[in-house]
Amino acid sequence: TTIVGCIFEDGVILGADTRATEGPIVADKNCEKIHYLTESIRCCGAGTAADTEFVTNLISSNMEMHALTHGRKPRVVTAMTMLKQYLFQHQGQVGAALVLGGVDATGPNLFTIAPHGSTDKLPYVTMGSGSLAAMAVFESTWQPNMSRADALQLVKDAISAGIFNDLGSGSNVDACIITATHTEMLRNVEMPNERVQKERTYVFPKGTTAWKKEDIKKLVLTEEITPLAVE
Ligand SMILES: C#CCCCC(=O)N[C@@H](Cc1ccccc1)C(=O)N[C@@H](CC(C)C)B(O)O
Repeated sequence: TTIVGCIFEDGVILGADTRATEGPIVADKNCEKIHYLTESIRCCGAGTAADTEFVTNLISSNMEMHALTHGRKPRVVTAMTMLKQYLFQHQGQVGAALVLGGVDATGPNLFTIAPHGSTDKLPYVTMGSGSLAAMAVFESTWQPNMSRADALQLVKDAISAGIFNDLGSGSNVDACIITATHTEMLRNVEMPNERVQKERTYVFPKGTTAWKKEDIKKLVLTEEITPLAVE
């Protein structure tokens, strides 16, 4: 997985690739890694798919209850605290590496949360097996107060770096733009790996492979059929 987040002039942009793997096998070529926590708070997940899905669902539910209980709009730092305490409690056994971002009353917020429960608050972050490829792009290009267009292109480039250089990442780019007034989920904002028409039609005429011999076993039922044991 390659997942990223960065702060720009109007808020936060999150990005993710769409590959799920099981060892050398691509289990899902277009899975969703940007999860809903609240309308203005989203969370990218890397690591064990089941754990990222479950832990984000759980905290999303708890955030809704918390906001209703306190009669306040949700804060990113609240979700961060809920996530880190849950993950620390489970001593790293819940394999969820998260990029948490959103806009709340305090402004734009961006955090990483590691499976063991450590957190970092930063203006731009990357996580997952493709995080080094993505961070190389961020370190070379990110600036404070980037425009929406420039920040979105940077996120696309950072995720693409993971897609094309990390075998644990691949397929498409998803992005999510969060501002004070609006959250825009851009599913498959870039599809750089679409399957194209093959150059050849792989139809071979009969006889291409020589037919050496035929040996069909006839199934012969023996006369005495053993009676079923009847108690
Ligand atoms: C079935 C199936 C697909 C889910 C298996 C599954 O969790 N794959 C993991 C890798 C992994 C982890 C731990 C045990 C085995 C396999 C995976 O692809 N993680 C990506 C993110 C998730 C959200 C898709 B990424 O971090 O590479």
